[in-house]
Amino acid sequence: MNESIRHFINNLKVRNPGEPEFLQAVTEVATSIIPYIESEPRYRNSRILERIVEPERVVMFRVPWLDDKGEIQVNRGFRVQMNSAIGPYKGGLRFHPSVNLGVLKFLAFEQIFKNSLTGLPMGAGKGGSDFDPKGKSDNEVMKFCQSFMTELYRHVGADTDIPAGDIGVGGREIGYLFGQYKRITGAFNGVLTGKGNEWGGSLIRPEATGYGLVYFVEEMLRTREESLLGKKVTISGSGNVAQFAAEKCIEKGAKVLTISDSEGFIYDPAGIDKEKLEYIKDLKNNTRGRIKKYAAKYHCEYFPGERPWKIKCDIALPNATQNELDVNDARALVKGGCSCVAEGANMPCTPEAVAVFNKAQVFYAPGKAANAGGVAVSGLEMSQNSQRYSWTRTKVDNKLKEIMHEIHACCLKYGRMADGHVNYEQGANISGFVKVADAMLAQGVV
Ligand SMILES: NC(=O)C1=CN([C@@H]2O[C@H](COP(=O)(O)OP(=O)(O)OC[C@H]3O[C@@H](n4cnc5c(N)ncnc54)[C@H](OP(=O)(O)O)[C@@H]3O)[C@@H](O)[C@H]2O)C=CC1
Ligand SMILES: O=C(O)CCC(=O)C(=O)O
Repeated sequence: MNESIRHFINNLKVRNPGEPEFLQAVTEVATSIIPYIESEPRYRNSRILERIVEPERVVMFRVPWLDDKGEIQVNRGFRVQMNSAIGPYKGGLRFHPSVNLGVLKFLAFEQIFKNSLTGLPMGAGKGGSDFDPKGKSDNEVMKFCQSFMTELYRHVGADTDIPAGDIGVGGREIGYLFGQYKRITGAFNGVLTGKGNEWGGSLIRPEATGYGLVYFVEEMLRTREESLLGKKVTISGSGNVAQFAAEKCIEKGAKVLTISDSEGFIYDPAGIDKEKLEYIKDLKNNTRGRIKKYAAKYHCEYFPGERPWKIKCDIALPNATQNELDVNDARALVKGGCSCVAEGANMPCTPEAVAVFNKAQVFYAPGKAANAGGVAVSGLEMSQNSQRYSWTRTKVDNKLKEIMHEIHACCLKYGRMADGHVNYEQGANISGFVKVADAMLAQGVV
């Protein structure tokens, strides 16, 4: 680490105590950006990096609600409005007990680069609550969402800040949030994305993060004249991203061996096929059960309390949460012959794990590039809402493929190393940075 990077990170630590995920995300970006900034005095002199790590605004609020027993519950709500240089704040809402300000700042920071990479005019934000939808009735989730929006509505808007889903926030939650927004403001507009198709949503938005991830993997494989056909894939998570990543892998002729939730993973050596995937979708989206039920139904192994990275594979797709793949997992994957790791989740691989992949010259795609398809189609949902029009499934899917192709090209442009190896992390960071930094320069000291 050079002296400027060390100095920058030390300052950051002093200014952001108790926020390890935020420090981790910024350190990763700063390490590749600072040498670039040092060669571009206009960015250095205008202190773009020092500005970009400070949220433009953070809102924190009380969320009181009544549970089914009539008792009062109190949660904490947040919206981090990180950067609006290239468009209105845009990014998901996370409902999970682990949510705190540091986690949301890390996610909002990642969103700056990701949204820039999509090529669409979207700034960056992220929000959420420590509310846990797991184990709550539909009525309780609705009560919570209504209370959350009763404060959030003041801070969001179709042209200012457009939230969407993330962990714990899917179609059901977006519906309740939208209903309450409309009730308070009287406005039917594109204030949220991930809406239902009948009320302003875009076709392919639910699929977009998982599909986009697989399109990105295809782009990487193509540089080695390979395809997904016959490849063995391990996946973590069983939520929105994991389900549609699995669906696209199966469609492309790959064999999906694992899927997980926060309690453990299942290993199905025969492969998860379309019918088994439908079972998973029903289990997770409708009955909201645990993944171990899959093992009982399809007679395969279940590993309680473990993550799937010890299973031999060609491609690994971490699709659950941050820091779910550590250095030992990375070593096990490399030893097992894995040659491609692409992040469906945000920052699922620890920095030490990434170092192992880079050393072994395994393809490694950071989330800000590989999972950008979700927010990209959210951007397309905003365009359709502005036009008051709905595009066909094929049109949105083709646009998604085009965007993932372009993001891959940006990574090649800025990430090609002297030995020919592509460092996708560096490529994504620099490419995402340049557009935002130029916009900030043009807009003066704001
Ligand atoms: N939805 C989207 O469009 C996008 C999502 N992402 C990222 O993808 C990841 C998954 O999001 P999404 O699929 O939407 O979320 P979901 O809530 O739909 O699914 C999350 C999955 O991850 C598991 N999980 C959550 N927390 C943990 C944990 N601490 N340890 C182990 N497993 C965990 C959940 O298990 P359980 O049910 O047991 O909690 C569940 O299987 C997140 O990192 C998110 O930020 C990135 C881009 C866009
Ligand atoms: O669709 C969106 O606005 C946000 C998706 C998201 O939260 C993410 O990209 O991490």
